Amino acid sequence: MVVLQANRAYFDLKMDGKLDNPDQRICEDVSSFVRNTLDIIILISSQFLNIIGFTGVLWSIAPELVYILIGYSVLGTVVTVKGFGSRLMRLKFQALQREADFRYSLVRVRDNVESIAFYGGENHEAATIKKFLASMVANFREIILWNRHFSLFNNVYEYAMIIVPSIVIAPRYFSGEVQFGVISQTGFAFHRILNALSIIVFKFDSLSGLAAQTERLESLLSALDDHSGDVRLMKRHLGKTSSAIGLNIDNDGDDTPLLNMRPEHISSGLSSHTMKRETNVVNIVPEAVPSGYISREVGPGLVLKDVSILTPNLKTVLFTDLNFQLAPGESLLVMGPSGCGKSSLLRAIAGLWSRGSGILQSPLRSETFFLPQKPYMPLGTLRDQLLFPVLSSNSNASSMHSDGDLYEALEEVKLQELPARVGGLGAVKDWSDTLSAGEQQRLAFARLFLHSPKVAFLDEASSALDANNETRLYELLSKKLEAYVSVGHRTSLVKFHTFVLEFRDYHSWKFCHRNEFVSI
Ligand SMILES: Nc1ncnc2c1ncn2[C@@H]1O[C@H](COP(=O)(O)OP(=O)(O)OP(=O)(O)O)[C@@H](O)[C@H]1O
Repeated sequence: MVVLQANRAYFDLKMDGKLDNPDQRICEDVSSFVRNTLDIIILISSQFLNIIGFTGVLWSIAPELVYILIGYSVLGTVVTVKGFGSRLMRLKFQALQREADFRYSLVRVRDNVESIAFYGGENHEAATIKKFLASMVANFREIILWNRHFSLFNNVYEYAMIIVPSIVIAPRYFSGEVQFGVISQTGFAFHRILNALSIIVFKFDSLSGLAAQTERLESLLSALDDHSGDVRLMKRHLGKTSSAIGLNIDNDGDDTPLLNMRPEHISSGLSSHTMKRETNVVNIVPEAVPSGYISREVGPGLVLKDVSILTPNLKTVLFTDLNFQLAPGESLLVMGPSGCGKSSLLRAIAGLWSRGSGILQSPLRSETFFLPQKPYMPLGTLRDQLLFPVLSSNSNASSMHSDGDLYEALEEVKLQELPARVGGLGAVKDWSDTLSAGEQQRLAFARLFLHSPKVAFLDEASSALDANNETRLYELLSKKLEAYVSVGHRTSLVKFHTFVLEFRDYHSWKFCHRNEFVSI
């Protein structure tokens, strides 16, 4: 849950791409870690009691056996740790990683069956899965091989000592010093203590598994720590910027804005950066990659002052010194060639991405709504799809939107027949598979109309729609919403927006009124 909620760590971990399979670490590694840790704690406690109980007995019969036991178990532990330790731990770590990769490759096929079938990519996918399987099996083979070596050592270690107590006690028995029963008593105590002192040798299999799980969980936690360190760094950076312009920082990193601005600061925050509402053509090649963060402010409109944005790998500047402002009631269409950074701009506005420089003023996150190109269809009912991200079980959801509202929203996007087709608003389906791409986009528009935010951000949200549907939805959008920013490629969208921001070649952009827009 922390991964999902804290400062959207799930998004950053995925964008970083440094941590493999966090899902497996959370689901399986955590449960095995807890189970194995409990087993080991119980075992250590019982062996500790054995040591206390039997050392006294053995010491009273033959103290030299206690010395032999200590020396022998130290030797066994050193050989186990040095000879087998790091290798078996690495193999077990790899086993967890490769098993997770293999499972993920199967899940990817399940999630993309249609695309794979259209491409006829079965052989390619089968070969990829086989590769993952082969690497998992190869690792298991190596584990078996090393386990065989270790079992051999383990047996030798255990049985080499079997007659030692008898050898030490036998002369005393034959000289009448001790009775026969003392021999078996000595042997019993000796082996109980040997088991207890050699816990690392005898339980090495579980311990090496536990070490591998611990290492995987530790790297997950340190990735989360790094992430929160980055967030703190960003806050500190934003703190400096904000105090310079008189802002009040209050960031819990979630649904609230990064900076909370007191109303009296809203207009003053950017007063030193007066914007000119005029056609802007900027073509700058940056001399150095900006290494800081974009400063964020809350305001009624959308204002960008000298904003530069980096790609997630921090290696490339997508654009520099982007300046424009939208007052409430104005809308913007962002156009430009693929890969120029249009979605990255929306990510920055949404607060999902902050690496770059400049100042970005936008409304409160709770007043905005984002529509990605591929709508997210959560698991659940048709009602859940419409209300997302509000939980339909939430009592506020039903008081805010009656079933009548939901039917009306569906009618607006021309999906009025959908409930009857799928079995009502309570029907549960795999919606990404059940609905066409265009239907999913229309459903996302219905979701947007139901939430009726002040500002909407649409990233090619109508790309799968025919021209008629797209026109209808944009007409509705312009009537229902105060402001919106769309990313799109079709010039037919220009008429629904007040301004156009057009990215051209590398680092070049143009901001103009729609009447001045000339497509190149
Ligand atoms: N995780 C990442 N690591 C490195 N580079 C990335 C990452 N994500 C995106 N990029 C790069 O950032 C650039 C901008 O991506 P973005 O998605 O903003 O482009 P776009 O203009 O929206 O493209 P399109 O019109 O094709 O959707 C692209 O060149 C892309 O390859």
